[in-house]
Amino acid sequence: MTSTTAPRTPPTTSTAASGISSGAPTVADVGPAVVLGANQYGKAEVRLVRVTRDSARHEIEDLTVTTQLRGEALADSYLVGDNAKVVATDTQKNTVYAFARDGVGAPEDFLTRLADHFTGEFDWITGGRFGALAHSWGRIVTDASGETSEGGVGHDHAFVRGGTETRTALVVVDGDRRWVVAGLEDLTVLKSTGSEFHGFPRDRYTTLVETDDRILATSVTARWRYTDETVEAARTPGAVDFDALYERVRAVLLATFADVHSLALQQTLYAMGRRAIEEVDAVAEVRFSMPNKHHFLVDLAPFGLDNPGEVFYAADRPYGLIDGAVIRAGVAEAPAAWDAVTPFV
Ligand SMILES: O=c1[nH]c(=O)c2[nH]c(=O)[nH]c2[nH]1
Repeated sequence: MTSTTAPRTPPTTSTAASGISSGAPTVADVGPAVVLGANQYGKAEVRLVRVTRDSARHEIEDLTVTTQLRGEALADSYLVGDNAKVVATDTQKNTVYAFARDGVGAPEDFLTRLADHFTGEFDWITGGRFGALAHSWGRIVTDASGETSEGGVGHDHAFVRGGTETRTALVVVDGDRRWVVAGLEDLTVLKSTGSEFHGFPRDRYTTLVETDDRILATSVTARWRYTDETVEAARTPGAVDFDALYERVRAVLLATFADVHSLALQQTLYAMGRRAIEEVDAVAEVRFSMPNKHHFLVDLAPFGLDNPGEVFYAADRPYGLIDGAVIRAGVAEAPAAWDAVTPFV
């Protein structure tokens, strides 16, 4: 695009963050001044499966890991193709696998190890975005009792992939500041009663019938940010039990969805976040995105049948989409953490 109003200036190459000119001529001799904006780079979606086989009863950990590095010194790779500071994305991938040799554990801890490594090993790497999806596997139960030779329940080394639900983890580093954001995606839940929706405004385009008994179904995407105290404590390996925190928050979200008599999905969302913050001290803030998976009662009258709330059409799309954040009063905001939740650019 060309501008008819902007003055023609000599080419400028610099970083937006520093305003420091690289000094290297890289672009045509004429044209608008251009600066490099925010940037990060790394290896996306490294598929990592680790089998722990120190007994006959194996354990399986399955992660999709993304590492992205940041630092002002990386600007020259964008500006002039100088790779002197570019820790190759291939190296980043190898590091993920190499670190898994020592064990994975809670994804937040694994990502913390990676973050510490990249920012410690390479002094020009001053931050980054380190994310993981944790895919769940359960043991296959092969007989009625489920007992195995090892005495546990389920098969020693045969697994079935869990539901579509995925645990998410993210560690964001910016110099001395650090945030840990946990979460889950695709946690699909449904209530067959205990949900109403009425009292909404009506105009000439409104056809929705008010209801005091409907199906409420959603697929929860939730992200929760841990408090600064929790993040600081987690710099000591093993000091924070992120697995236990995850299970507690997940349990609270599910119980609240089940227990709250819903007047709108918006109300349910807020109640879920509120209870998570009230019951788990380590949680500073929860953000949700919840599709309202509509279930419409089918009109069976043309077939001479009634339908007392039993036969529904589960609509695929469009769907309502209800988003919201619930924040512990008094905690500092963390835009840099949330910016990183949605992969940027
Ligand atoms: O829980 C709901 N919230 C809405 O905002 C809405 N809008 C709508 O058509 N159905 C619903 N349900």
